[in-house]
Amino acid sequence: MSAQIINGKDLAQELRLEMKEEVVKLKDTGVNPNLTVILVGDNPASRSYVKGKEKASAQVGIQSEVIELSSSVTEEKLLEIIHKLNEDPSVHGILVQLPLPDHIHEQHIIEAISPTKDVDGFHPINIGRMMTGQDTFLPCTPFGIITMLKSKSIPIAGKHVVIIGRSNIVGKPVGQLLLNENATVTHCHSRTSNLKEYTTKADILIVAIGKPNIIDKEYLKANAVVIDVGINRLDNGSLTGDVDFDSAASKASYITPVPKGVGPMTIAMLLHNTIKAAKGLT
Ligand SMILES: NC(=O)C1=CN([C@@H]2O[C@H](COP(=O)(O)OP(=O)(O)OC[C@H]3O[C@@H](n4cnc5c(N)ncnc54)[C@H](OP(=O)(O)O)[C@@H]3O)[C@@H](O)[C@H]2O)C=CC1
Ligand SMILES: Nc1nc(=O)c2c([nH]1)NC[C@@H]1CN(c3ccc(C(=O)N[C@@H](CCC(=O)O)C(=O)O)cc3)C=[N+]21
Repeated sequence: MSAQIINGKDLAQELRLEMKEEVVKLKDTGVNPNLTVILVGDNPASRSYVKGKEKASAQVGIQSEVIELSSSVTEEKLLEIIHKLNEDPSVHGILVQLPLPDHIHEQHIIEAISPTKDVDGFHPINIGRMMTGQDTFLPCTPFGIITMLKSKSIPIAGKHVVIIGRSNIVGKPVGQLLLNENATVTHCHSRTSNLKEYTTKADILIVAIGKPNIIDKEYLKANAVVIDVGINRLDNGSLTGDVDFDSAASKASYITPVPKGVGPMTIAMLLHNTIKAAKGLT
């Protein structure tokens, strides 16, 4: 194995210690940062992420509330709850855990959250601000990825970044943020023909597909930086990424593991955005 591992768990821990001090100062000014998470239904993966968010919030002194709703809740009722939270001055950040049940329109829900409390950075106003390079809440996973690259002083400007995935929460925004950092960006997806033709030209390869271990060293240029966003739970209960770690690590210069990679950074960036919201900076 030749690659250096970028440990997101350790970096997230460092960031939480810094944020903890910031929260102490905020509390001295009478502001108690609050993150309210809405969890609809009882998807075990969602429940586990929400637990992770609660634990991390507690570590930095952010108050977190979880509103649990049955999977049969109506869209109307969910919108009503969001409107109340928008009006509540003690709530700084609102996160509705995705995915939602099929009878609820995800986009209606995302657009109902006040852009000033949208700590996921999913509201179209905040996406527009990100696209035009304005200060805003950056989507947590892309923001976490950029922070990991910067933590190792990995150059971005002028590099060719290839992203596999074009979802609204990961693939598209991470491409936009890297473009803002002056990378040359290529997006691949399920309709891309001859994927390897693109990935083997990548200086930085970001994989956000959701299929276990499908990207191995055959997809890489020598010494590429590999960021594995995938979170896949195997039948034996263990977690694995979209990248075959051992194979890719033998050829890459840097690689992120799963677990302990991008996941913990996503949560750290959520806390960062909550503090920003509590300061009233957007
Ligand atoms: N670490 C973290 O913090 C987070 C991790 N995740 C994880 O990241 C992964 C991706 O999540 P998300 O973006 O929401 O997923 P989506 O399912 O929304 O998107 C997956 C993307 O991968 C593309 N794709 C699927 N199969 C292939 C293939 N064989 N070859 C090339 N492209 C393919 C799809 O293409 P098309 O558009 O054509 O369908 C789509 O653009 C999941 O494992 C998820 O659990 C997600 C969020 C945060
Ligand atoms: N509105 C919304 N915002 C999100 O940010 C959001 C979402 N919905 N829906 C689901 C995805 C997924 N996601 C993860 C966050 C942390 C880990 C994480 O911390 N993972 C740990 C492992 C945790 C475990 O062991 O289960 C790790 O990779 O080391 C993973 C995945 C946020 N998402």
